[in-house]
Amino acid sequence: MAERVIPLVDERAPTRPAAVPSLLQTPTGDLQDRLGRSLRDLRISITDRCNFRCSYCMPKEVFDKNYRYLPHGSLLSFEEITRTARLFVQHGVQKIRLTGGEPLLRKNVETLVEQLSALRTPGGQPLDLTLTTNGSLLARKARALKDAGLNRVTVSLDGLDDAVFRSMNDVDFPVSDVLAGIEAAQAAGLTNIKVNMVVKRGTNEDQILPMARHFQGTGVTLRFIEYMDVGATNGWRMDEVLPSDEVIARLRAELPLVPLQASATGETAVRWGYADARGLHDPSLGEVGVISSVTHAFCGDCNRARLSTEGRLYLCLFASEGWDLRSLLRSGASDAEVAAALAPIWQQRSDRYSELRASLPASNGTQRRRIEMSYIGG
Ligand SMILES: Nc1nc2c(ncn2[C@@H]2O[C@H](COP(=O)(O)OP(=O)(O)OP(=O)(O)O)[C@@H](O)[C@H]2O)c(=O)[nH]1
Ligand SMILES: C[S@@+](CC[C@H](N)C(=O)[O-])C[C@H]1O[C@@H](n2cnc3c(N)ncnc32)[C@H](O)[C@@H]1O
Ligand code: SF4
Ligand code: SF4
Repeated sequence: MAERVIPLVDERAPTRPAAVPSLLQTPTGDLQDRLGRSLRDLRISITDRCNFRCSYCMPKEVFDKNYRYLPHGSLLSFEEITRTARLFVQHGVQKIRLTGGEPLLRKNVETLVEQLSALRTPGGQPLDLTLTTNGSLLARKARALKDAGLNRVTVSLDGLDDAVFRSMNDVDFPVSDVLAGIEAAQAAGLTNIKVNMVVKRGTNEDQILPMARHFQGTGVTLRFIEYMDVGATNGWRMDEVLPSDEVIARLRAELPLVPLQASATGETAVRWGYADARGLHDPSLGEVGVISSVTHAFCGDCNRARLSTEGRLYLCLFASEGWDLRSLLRSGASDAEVAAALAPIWQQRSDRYSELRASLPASNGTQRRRIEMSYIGG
């Protein structure tokens, strides 16, 4: 039976602060870590379960019927998630993404969306509330999610060819159902829809151009993600990474693209716009993006914190240790105490794994504990 990698609580993390430290007197709003990066984005994994078995994330051989998922009681409740999110918002978070595992598998997920959509920044602004999904349940749920207050959605889709897609999700799920989910999201009025495609050399690289052509001019932004060495189960190899520069070169050989400015600090994707005959970006044709965590790390302005399904706080996708917020939440600590405990965690942060990857010793599975993406949230 595969053993779940459960990180230990970082011993520096208080389960309950002995006294509310002076940080409470620090105005909330803009926390900076040791590299001067603000806290803006909270990604919340709401389930470690999934109905797909993408080989780069939850390979079938490991995530089989004997795999021990988290028991229900260890998951943060919707109230705990919303409370934690509210305190993060007080500390500067402006964007919340629900993820997993497959977030639409969590029962009554729209109730959580409703609770989170009621949160406001200290300046009174609504949050950028979004969700990443494999799309399998989206056709059924898009309307309820929109009605609950979801702003936008990102759908993962690794190819248009049915055989390629079925083999990548490894549960024989048809591409037509995911496309129907995307259409349902558009019809429900979700805006700024994005499609994320993980590119694996030798597996779905022939899907790059068909995917680009399919989504060009539809209002859906397609992003190509480099296959990452996240977790310990996907058997990652550098020779299966197709560098984003190559993706862009292949696209530009067929479709006119011009570079676009970043639209926000800390953005993961580098943006390219489809050009018109004059070589200028034609907004009606839309854009594509590349997320190059392996070949062009973007840790420099990384503003993302991650809350795992059972309430551990991670400061990097590749962190090996998390902070046990659930115990703190369940200890009877007041909001002020929890908020005061969060601040120094972010302020002490110096993670920048992707930037350091090249200089780290090659992973042989023993040097570094690695957390699975389905647990920490993608
Ligand atoms: N290395 C690394 N990869 C990340 C990070 N955040 C996201 N990714 C990768 O980028 C993919 C896309 O993430 P998204 O959540 O769609 O990106 P985003 O920029 O937060 O989303 P938008 O706000 O919609 O642009 C993820 O599935 C990961 O593979 C990060 O902090 N570090
Ligand atoms: C872990 S999934 C969770 C949400 C949902 N199940 C989905 O697939 O959209 C979030 C994102 O992580 C990406 N991902 C998972 N493993 C990855 C890897 N090894 N390298 C790059 N991206 C990965 C997926 O493609 C997906 O877009
Ligand atoms: S990438 Fe998403 S859909 Fe694929 S196995 Fe991971 S959690 Fe499931
Ligand atoms: S590797 Fe860590 S620090 Fe770098 S961008 Fe990703 S989450 Fe942020």
